[in-house]
Amino acid sequence: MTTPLNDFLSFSLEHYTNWHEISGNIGTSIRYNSDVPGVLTFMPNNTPSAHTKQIILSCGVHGNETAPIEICNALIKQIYNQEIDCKHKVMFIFGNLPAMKIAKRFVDENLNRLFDPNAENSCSHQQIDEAYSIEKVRAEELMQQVACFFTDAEGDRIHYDLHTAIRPSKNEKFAVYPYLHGKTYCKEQLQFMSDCGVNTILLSQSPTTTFSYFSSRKYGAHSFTVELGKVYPFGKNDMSKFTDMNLMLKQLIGMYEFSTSCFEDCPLEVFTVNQVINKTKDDFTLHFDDDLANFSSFQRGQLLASEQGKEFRAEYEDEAIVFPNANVALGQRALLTVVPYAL
Ligand SMILES: O=C(O)CCC(=O)N[C@@H](CCC(=O)O)C(=O)O
Ligand SMILES: [Zn+2]
Repeated sequence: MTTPLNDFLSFSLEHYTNWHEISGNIGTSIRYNSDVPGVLTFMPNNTPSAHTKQIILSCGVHGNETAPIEICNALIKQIYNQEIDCKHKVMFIFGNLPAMKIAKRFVDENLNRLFDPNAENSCSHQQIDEAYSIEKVRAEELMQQVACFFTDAEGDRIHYDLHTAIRPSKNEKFAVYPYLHGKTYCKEQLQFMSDCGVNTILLSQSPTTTFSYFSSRKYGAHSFTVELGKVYPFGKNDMSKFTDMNLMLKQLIGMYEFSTSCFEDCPLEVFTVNQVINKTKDDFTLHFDDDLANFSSFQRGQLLASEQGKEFRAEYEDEAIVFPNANVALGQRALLTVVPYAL
């Protein structure tokens, strides 16, 4: 058997139905461990302090969003081969392995709608009801893993949930900043995003059931859903588009401190969410082309979507659309609209 950490992705895809705990050491200073499929933790032997971070990098929460999965797989290999000296506690999560296997967004339901920050704290191996959907079982398992990971009192907690978008986008890379309930946005995090090449930020204005909102709300993590471009199959991503992202993630994992561009020099474009439009009827229709890019803007009053008894129109000049999808389950978000915002 090949060493699992040289290609943890292939290993996870092959063995997720019969997982056995994996653990070991890298040199004398880093311990690694994986007790559930596709979740791997690196723990340096240093004492947790204000300088050591607790970092979660998740990917593949949607099984067909492959670029972030390839990025994370490569980072794991580099840590394993001591090309990155892991200074912080880092957890990698390959979210939806069965969906990756069939190259689909999900198997039974959208995993990124199943994270509940108000659920009981669950850092224990509870029995998970097998009658649930594949994704409900996985969401429970991932919430338990996160609970077991974010235990140190000191040091920043960070969670970047890496995705790619279904549509092309006028602003290719962008991040959703989960609703902070009045807490202050973190400038250093925005500078980090910008240096990763993620120069568009959407400020969410309400609670959601996404993975990034979960870790932000429940554990006070600096969390983002990060969109790194458009969905392509495994092996078809232009990895040269992620050079900055890779470099910044390597620094994040491998250094105690590193510098970022100052805020004033970051070419950030910030939007705030204006409308969260949910599909509640089967006839929900979008009133624009299927391939219209994210961040395309509309004039005030223009019809964006409709369903029986309801019309959804742009409320502002240049209100832009993000994540339009008429094929979501009833009750789920089918469209966001955003408007520019000055931080
Ligand atoms: O391109 C799309 O329509 C979806 C891309 C995607 O999976 N986006 C995330 C965003 C999560 C968030 O709002 O924080 C999702 O829809 O789950
Ligand atoms: Zn996604």
